Amino acid sequence: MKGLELTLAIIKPNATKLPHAVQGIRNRIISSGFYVVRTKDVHLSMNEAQQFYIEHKQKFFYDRLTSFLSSGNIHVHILAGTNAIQMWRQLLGPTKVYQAKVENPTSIRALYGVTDTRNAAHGSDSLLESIDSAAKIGIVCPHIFQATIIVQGTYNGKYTRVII
Ligand SMILES: Nc1ncnc2c1ncn2[C@@H]1O[C@H](COP(=O)(O)OP(=O)(O)OP(=O)(O)O)[C@@H](O)[C@H]1O
Repeated sequence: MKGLELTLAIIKPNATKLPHAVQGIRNRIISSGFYVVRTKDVHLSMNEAQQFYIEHKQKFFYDRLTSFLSSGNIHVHILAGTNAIQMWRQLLGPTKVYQAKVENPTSIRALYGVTDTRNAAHGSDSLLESIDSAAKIGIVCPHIFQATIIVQGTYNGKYTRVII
């Protein structure tokens, strides 16, 4: 069996303000078979948001993006699953909301995104990026994230998988 992978999924401020969006995104996480390893609600400062998206520092939308990310609560989830990084990004849909609506109308960004910046949710594009981002947000220390253990097996006839 292929091992589980971890990713960082963040519901952004435009979506956390809307209970139906939060519920809809949570339902997609559960129905897609992800294990939710850890969850934290955070309100990032402007400085923390700038660090989070530091790779985009030179982009024209950097100020808009970091102001937005620090404008309200975000819900941060560490998800585990087979091909979790790719699976979650697939559920998100394209970065740009108009493109998401055309190419993947049932995706999270198509349903709950508002603009190219306020596009409802984030997904890491690599394990290293998710570890780095998780540490920046303070959801977990890097060494704990790397030491996550998956235990699986059958006990008393019942198949169980646990993430420690
Ligand atoms: N052209 C744009 N105009 C405004 N905001 C943008 C634009 N392109 C990207 N963004 C914002 O910057 C974020 C990071 O962009 P990136 O290119 O890394 O896309 P992504 O990997 O799909 O997004 P994320 O990192 O949030 O999962 C996007 O999620 C979006 O909020």
